[in-house]
Amino acid sequence: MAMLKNPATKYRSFAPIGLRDRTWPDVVVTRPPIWCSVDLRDGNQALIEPMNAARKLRMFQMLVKIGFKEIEVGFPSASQIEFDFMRELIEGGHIPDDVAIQVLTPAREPLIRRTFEAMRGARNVILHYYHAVAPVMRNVVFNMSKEQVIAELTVPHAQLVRDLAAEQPATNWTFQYSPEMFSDAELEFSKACVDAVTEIWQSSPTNRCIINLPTTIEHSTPNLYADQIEWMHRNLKRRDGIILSAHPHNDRGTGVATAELAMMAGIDRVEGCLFGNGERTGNVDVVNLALNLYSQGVDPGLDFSDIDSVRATVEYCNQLPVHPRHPYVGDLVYTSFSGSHQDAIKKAFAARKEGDIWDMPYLPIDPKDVGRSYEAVIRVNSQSGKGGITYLLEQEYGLKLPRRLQIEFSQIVQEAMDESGKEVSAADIWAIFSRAYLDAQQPYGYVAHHLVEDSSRNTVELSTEISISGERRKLEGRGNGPIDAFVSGLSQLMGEPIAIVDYAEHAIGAGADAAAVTYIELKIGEPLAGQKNVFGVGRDANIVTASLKAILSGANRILAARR
Ligand SMILES: CC(=O)SCCNC(=O)CCNC(=O)[C@H](O)C(C)(C)COP(=O)(O)OP(=O)(O)OC[C@H]1O[C@@H](n2cnc3c(N)ncnc32)[C@H](O)[C@@H]1OP(=O)(O)O
Ligand SMILES: CC(C)C(=O)C(=O)O
Repeated sequence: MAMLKNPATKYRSFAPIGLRDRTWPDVVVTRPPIWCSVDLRDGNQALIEPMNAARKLRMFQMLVKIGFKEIEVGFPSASQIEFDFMRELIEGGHIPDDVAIQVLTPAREPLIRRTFEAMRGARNVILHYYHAVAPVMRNVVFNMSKEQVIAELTVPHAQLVRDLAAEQPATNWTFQYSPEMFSDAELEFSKACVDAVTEIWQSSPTNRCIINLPTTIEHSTPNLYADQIEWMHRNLKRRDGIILSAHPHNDRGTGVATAELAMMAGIDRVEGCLFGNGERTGNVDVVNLALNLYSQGVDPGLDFSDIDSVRATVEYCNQLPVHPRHPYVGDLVYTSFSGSHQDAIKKAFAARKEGDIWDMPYLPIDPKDVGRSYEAVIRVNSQSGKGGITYLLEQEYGLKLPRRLQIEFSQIVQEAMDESGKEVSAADIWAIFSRAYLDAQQPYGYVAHHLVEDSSRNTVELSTEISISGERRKLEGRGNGPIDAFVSGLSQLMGEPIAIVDYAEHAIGAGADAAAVTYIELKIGEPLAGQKNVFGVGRDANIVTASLKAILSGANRILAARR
């Protein structure tokens, strides 16, 4: 078997519904939908190993903490384990008063009765029943005409739901109906089923029911679903007595787009799972949806301030990993490896002022808002440039390298990465930097200095003790400052002219740990004009000592390069 040369012999394209006067493309969503988590039902039914009671309870408690007010907790008629979990939730007092639990049942009388049994004593319940409406299910599974589906599945079970609820008046019941495979069915037929249900339930603004329109299998582009939703939104009877809900799956990888366009087209409520767990390629990812809204300035009403702990709980309960590139949560999603991205992020962070609108290249939201740190934002490998390398040195070690030193040092790091082929950490970069600059104290090493200032002549006399390959030696020099005086002494020792091209210094650390770091760009040799600029770096509690070490570091590096 192989892919077909002409797939049209096996697959057909979806047909547009031809809604000419659609309004959804211009809608801007300014408020969140009502959220319903289906992690404990659609998510759970898709797991290799469904959750045990402990994992279910942990998931339920986390969903409550995040802020879900509607949680589909299971399919009580499926098994004794499911039934018992409902009883534990209700009898164990785990359900806050402002949370409604939702339970799913097929349109089958014994299963509906069992579902009501499981809900005895609950305060707020969404009783959700479904049957499929798509032609393939009518023809192949039910073997029923449209009329039979309505007469044998839709109507009697809507009546049964209504009647059984009346037997438990202490519970606040909300009824929900899903024409399963709605997106694959004829719109007129779905409408006929829904209208029959809302008539039986007498839906009205004071007695609203939920009509949930699933893309049970995602077969088309999201715009088509949006057209279907807008059509239903406009044509359903008793629309003001209906909370219109979407239940998108993700077979084509467009579950999030489907949900977003559906919200533009008239959807009031969305059902989905955390990080997109669920049948096959999953239900729509509610974290992704919620944070997409957040990134547009809309409070989603769900709290993902500690997104990593949400992920840890989801991975524990589902026993499935979340991909490192998963939107908003993956290990790598706030990380840039490539040089030009790193450079832009570094500059935008430097330009950003507290209170500014977030306008950060390559970062759709501030990682801090979801409990992530900037540490992982920039990571360095062979695709990186000086921006990322120097960002890490500055963030982690406080070094602010002058621009030409950034260029020089990034070549040294590149060589190290070309050799290893691996990512380098901030600690690796620091080690490379220390080896290349701070530890470059051979053959000339700093030992001590004594400085005498002659203010009447604006000059200084500097007496420095250095070691040359382990042997002590005194250098004397005079100049208009300590650097000038030291360069004059060193130049005599080396028998070559030395020119200081650039100088920069800053403090790092604070209090007793404070130190000065000095960067000196110099040339050594005859004639000076033809020599290459090289940097030396010195660090010391004393700023003059840091400068002298920087000059020696530069001289040693030049001598090493000549070997
Ligand atoms: C899109 C969705 O995710 S819908 C939710 C699906 N979730 C689940 O199925 C998980 C829980 N399910 C279960 O535990 C079981 O399937 C049960 C308890 C519901 C039913 O088990 P069984 O009675 O053994 O039936 P089975 O699982 O084989 O389902 C097929 C039967 O249900 C019927 N059926 C399928 N869907 C529906 C429906 N929505 N309404 C009514 N009947 C339906 C089929 O026609 C078939 O009937 P038949 O046995 O007369 O041919
Ligand atoms: C029962 C319905 C809502 C469902 O899970 C689906 O169609 O995917």
